[in-house]
This record gives sequence, C-alpha cells and structure tokens, in this order.
Amino acid sequence: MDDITGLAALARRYWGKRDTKLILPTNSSLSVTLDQDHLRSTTTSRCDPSFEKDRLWLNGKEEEIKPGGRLAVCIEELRRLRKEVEKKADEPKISDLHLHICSYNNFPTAAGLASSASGFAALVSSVAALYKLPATPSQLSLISRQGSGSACRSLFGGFVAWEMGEKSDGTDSFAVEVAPQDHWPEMHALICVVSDDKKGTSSTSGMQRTVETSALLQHRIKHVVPQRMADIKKAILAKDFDTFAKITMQDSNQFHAVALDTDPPIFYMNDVSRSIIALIVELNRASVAAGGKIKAAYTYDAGPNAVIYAPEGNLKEIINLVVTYFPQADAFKDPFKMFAAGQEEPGKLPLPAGFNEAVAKKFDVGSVKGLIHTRVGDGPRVLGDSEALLDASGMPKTLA
Ligand SMILES: Nc1ncnc2c1ncn2[C@@H]1O[C@H](COP(=O)(O)OP(=O)(O)OP(=O)(O)O)[C@@H](O)[C@H]1O
Ligand SMILES: C[C@@](O)(CCOP(=O)(O)OP(=O)(O)O)CC(=O)O
Repeated sequence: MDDITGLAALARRYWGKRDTKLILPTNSSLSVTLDQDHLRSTTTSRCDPSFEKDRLWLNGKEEEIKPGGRLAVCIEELRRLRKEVEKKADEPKISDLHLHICSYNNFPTAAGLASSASGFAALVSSVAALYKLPATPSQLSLISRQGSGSACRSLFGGFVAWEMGEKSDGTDSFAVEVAPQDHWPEMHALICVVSDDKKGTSSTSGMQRTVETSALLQHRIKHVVPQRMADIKKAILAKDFDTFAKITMQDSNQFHAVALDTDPPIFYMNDVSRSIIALIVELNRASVAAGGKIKAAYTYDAGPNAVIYAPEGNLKEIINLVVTYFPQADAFKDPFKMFAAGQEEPGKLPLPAGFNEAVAKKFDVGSVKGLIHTRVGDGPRVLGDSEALLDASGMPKTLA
C-alpha cells in the first residue's frame, strides 16, 4: 500500500486537442506546480485478492469507473507496466488484483482550479508507487496525460513544460521539468476564489468547440505559442519576473479571447475577475511610472478564479489591495506571516503611492469568497501509513 499527496498546478494554456482519445494537445504549454501545503489531492491506492472490482472514491463519494474511460485507461496502462516488472523480476503478481483508490481534494473540484490535473497526477503517482514502477516522472506523465491533459505537468514540482510532440501515438507528448521548485522559491501566488461552483462549460468540451470553430486558435497555435514557450522558459531560467509576468498575462488574455471566439462563445471570467485584472494592471502601471518594475501577474483558467503570481516581497501589498476592494468575510489566513499579528490588518493599510483608486469599484463582502496564499511547490510526495485514506479492509476510512 502506498499513499501519495498530489498537487495543484495552474498553467500556461493548454486549450485544444489534436487527438481526443489519446489527449494530444494542439500546442505545448507550461505550468507552475503549487505548494501541497496549501492545495493538494491526497490519494491512497491498494490492491488485494479480496477486492471484487476496481473502485474509486473521490471526496467521500464513489465514482463510476467507466470501461474504456479515462480513469480505466490510466489503470490499464499502469497494470501493463506492472506486468513488465513482474516478468523481469521476482515480484508478486499483483497486477491481476483489483484496485481500490480513495482520494480527497482540499480545494474545489471541477471549478476551474485544475482539480483534474492534481487528481490524476496523484492517482498515477500513487498506483505507480504501489506497483513499484521504475518509471521517471516524464514516463508517468504519458499516463496521467490520458486521464486529463493538464495532469501530465503535475507529475513534477517547480516549473513544468508539456511538450506537445508530433507523433500520432502520443509517445513524444509528455512533461519535462523546466526548473525545480528551489530554483525560484520566491515565486508566490495568491488565489482569489471567485466561485467554487462546478463550472458551466467543462474544459474538455469547451476546448473541442474552440478547436472546431475558432480561427483565432489556429493563429495562436501557429504564430504565438511557440515563441512564447521559448521566451517564458528563458524568463524562468533567468528568474526574470518582468518577462514571466508579461507572457503570463498575455497568454491568459489570449486564452479567454479564443474562448470568446468559440461558437457559441464561452465566458469564463466575470465582472469580479475583470476588476481584479484592473487592479493588477494599475498596480503595475503605478510601479513602472515611478521607475519600478512589474509587481504582479494575473492569470485565469477555465473559470472566474484569479491566480496572481508575484515575488514574495510584493505579496503583502497585493493582499492588502485585493482585500481593500474585495472585503473578506473571514480573517485572512496568513500562512507566511505577512502582516504583524494584532497590529496590521489586510484591507486597512494604505494603497501604494500613485495608485488610482478609481480603476475599480469596491465590491461587497463575498464577491471574492476566499484568498489562498501559496507558492511554487514540489512534486508528488509519499505519505506515511497514518495518513492512509483506506482502512485495513480497503474501504474509505470515513465511510467505514
Ligand atoms: N483527486 C482526484 N482523483 C481522481 N480524479 C479526480 C480527482 N479530482 C478531480 N478528478 C477528476 O477530474 C474531474 C474534474 O475535472 P475538470 O476538468 O472538470 O475540472 P478542473 O480540473 O477542476 O478544472 P480545470 O482543469 O478546467 O482547471 C472530476 O470530475 C474527476 O473526474
Ligand atoms: C484551462 C486549462 O486548465 C485547461 C485544462 O484542461 P483539462 O486538462 O482539464 O482538459 P482535459 O485534457 O480534457 O481533461 C489550461 C491548462 O491547464 O493549461
């Protein structure tokens, strides 16, 4: 038995497949894996002769494993690799046994916060560890890719590229590390949870509609992404936040433009999302006008929730700014102790010099439901037995 914590990653734009079965993308993409101390999928997998079929429990509820579906494909691939291990070494024949898998996400599922990325990466890592597969994260990413495209990048910590590949069998479409977590640990992120509802248009169906109907997507694939991929990798290696931020914001804008260019159009951002953009744009403008640098970058996945990237030193100012415009019902959990306890309160400190307060209106409490301060994180972790989610009989502990 093995227990693994997976992770959440937020990404630089994979949107479109050239093969929907194998999950092969129309363009390469890049993501930053976020810290599991704050956002994670925890998965336990186990196999036993007493199990009658493969079963999965997600957030306490049993999910159907559809034959030939994405999850079944991932399990099948992992079994195939285990069989190879069993053929070569004197290892117990556990590949014939059924699996029980139990997973929890500590953040909203299917709400545009990359739960499928974190979840499938954790699942593949967990079963691979149970099966003692001698596979590299890149090799495992070939499998998690078939669970959910974005999941291939989440097998690594740090800064990760998914190279789209060219082959029709998908064997060259996998993730590679661009830089590990400790290359740029000062890269922090503030997640603004605008909505934790299940989103209206899933990424899977939304991106296919875009592929079928958007002319702008074709321009993006051919003429925009290749240069941006090269530039953002260079920026990460040079720890050049200015360039990283510009590309991140441009790419988020273009992703939402291709969503809008889809027929019928897809809107993932709302008024709150757009006001957060206005705040970050103004923060950067005021800083550059005063001879400073870009302070923060916003990015939005397939939903209204913002992720604001910034060097750690800028986070206090950014949190204060966001809370000023989006007052919070609950006190800000301050995991990095940015604010002096009992003396400073987010939303009550002065705004940066030169900041034009009229760029956005001040919203009511609850417009941004919550704020999560996190940072670049590591890859999958193996946890101890005490954190196992399945009991001795292989049933979820909370349901037993
Ligand atoms: N921990 C998990 N273990 C296994 N599968 C998971 C897990 N978490 C999520 N999933 C799968 O991913 C699905 C949600 O994926 P979906 O793409 O709709 O949303 P999302 O990943 O949160 O959003 P996005 O990818 O657009 O940011 C779930 O319905 C489930 O099938
Ligand atoms: C907006 C995105 O988060 C899209 C994620 O799409 P999914 O990986 O969820 O889609 P499927 O491959 O169909 O499962 C951008 C990204 O992760 O790069």
